[in-house]
Amino acid sequence: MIGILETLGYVIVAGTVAQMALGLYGTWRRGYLERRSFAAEARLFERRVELSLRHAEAERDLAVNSWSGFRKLKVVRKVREAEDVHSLELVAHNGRPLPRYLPGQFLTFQFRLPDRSKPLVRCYSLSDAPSDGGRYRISVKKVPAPEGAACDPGIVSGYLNDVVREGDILDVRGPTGAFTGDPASDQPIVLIAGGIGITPLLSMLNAMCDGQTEREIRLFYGVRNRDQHAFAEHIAGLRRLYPTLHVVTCYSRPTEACVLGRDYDRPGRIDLALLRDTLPSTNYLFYLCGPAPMMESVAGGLRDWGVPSEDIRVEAFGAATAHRQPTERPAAEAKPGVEVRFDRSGKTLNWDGSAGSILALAESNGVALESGCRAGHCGTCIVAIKAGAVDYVAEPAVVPEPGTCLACMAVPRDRLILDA
Ligand SMILES: NC(=O)C1=CN([C@@H]2O[C@H](COP(=O)(O)OP(=O)(O)OC[C@H]3O[C@@H](n4cnc5c(N)ncnc54)[C@H](OP(=O)(O)O)[C@@H]3O)[C@@H](O)[C@H]2O)C=CC1
Repeated sequence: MIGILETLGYVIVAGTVAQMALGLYGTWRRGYLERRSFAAEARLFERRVELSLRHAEAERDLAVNSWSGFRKLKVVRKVREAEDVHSLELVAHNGRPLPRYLPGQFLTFQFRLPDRSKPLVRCYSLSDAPSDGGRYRISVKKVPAPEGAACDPGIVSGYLNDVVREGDILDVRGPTGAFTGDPASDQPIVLIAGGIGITPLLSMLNAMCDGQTEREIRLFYGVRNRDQHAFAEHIAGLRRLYPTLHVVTCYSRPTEACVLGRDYDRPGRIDLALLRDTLPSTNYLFYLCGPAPMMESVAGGLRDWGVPSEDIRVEAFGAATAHRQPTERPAAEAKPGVEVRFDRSGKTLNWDGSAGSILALAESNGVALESGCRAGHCGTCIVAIKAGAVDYVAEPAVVPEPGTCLACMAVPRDRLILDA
């Protein structure tokens, strides 16, 4: 009997001790988890503050140290990234530091080519994260000029890919552009790139990864096939390093050499169905850069899906994209049948909406206007307005002074007289 009572006593004591131990463990574990989540939150907060500070520093640096007009930058490195795509790394020819820029911004170049009477102006996105060393990188795809094109696209991209070498000097305006994001935001972000449109998005991606971001980033990257898949290894490396980065690569024209699951994730183009399949919700900031039809259809689809327009940011490059930005008001909405007088040329033309912009109207009627990027970025086509007013088919990155307009993006609001 005593034996049974003794055993029972041991069992009760053991049970109490075990309960106390469990209780203590529970308290310790709760404290541990709280400390861990507090530490994680503190780390996240620190990173956000750091990213925010870097951004503010870059803005200050740009405001103080950027330059007006063209400055001489030297090509110090030229790297092949894919078929017909080369990256050029640039430093100041005089060895002085270059200001930091905001990821997503672009540079404006002026080229004096031997067989051209006039300089050609082009904009190219910076394709890497800003670095303290003040080295800039652009990545350019050689684009063939469409037949009968009035504006020579392809000439400069061909020149940069085929002719320019390390050691050459280029004329460059300071970084600019509003296709940038808030680096301290923790709102999940979707980057949608078509072909060489990856460049500004890669700059953002690299900057976020440099900042050790824990933000959810989803990159959708559409190219034709492995030969055109620029930065494939670099992005694969980031994908391995950053668990919050999710990448979906689409090949629209895979060749036999392309392996699904190794080189790419999906056959076909990026479309809304893919985005809806992949994204758990619409609660993202969307950044798009690529061929105009892609931006048009994807941005339109996103809006139909319920994404607010202010959460969809697009970057337009060149004549093909500038006039078809998805957020723009169609040019045809500006009243057709308006008279436009190019005063110095002595020509009065009728704008019926088909030309697309004042620059296009001028060019198709033999009025010589200076032009550059044709996307409202570089300011080369600024013309003084003598009478009348204009509207813009999309908000230009360069804001022209009152009394002037950017001919590449402007349409007449009413009867217009230009000093051109
Ligand atoms: N020259 C440069 O360095 C720069 C150029 N750009 C601009 O970027 C654009 C991209 O050029 P590039 O690399 O030649 O592009 P590509 O013609 O190679 O197209 C890239 C991918 O986008 C797909 N695509 C085309 N249309 C659609 C659509 N409607 N919806 C979904 N996907 C689509 C293509 O599919 P498919 O094979 O079926 O056509 C392809 O898979 C150009 O318009 C250019 O103006 C931007 C920055 C710099």
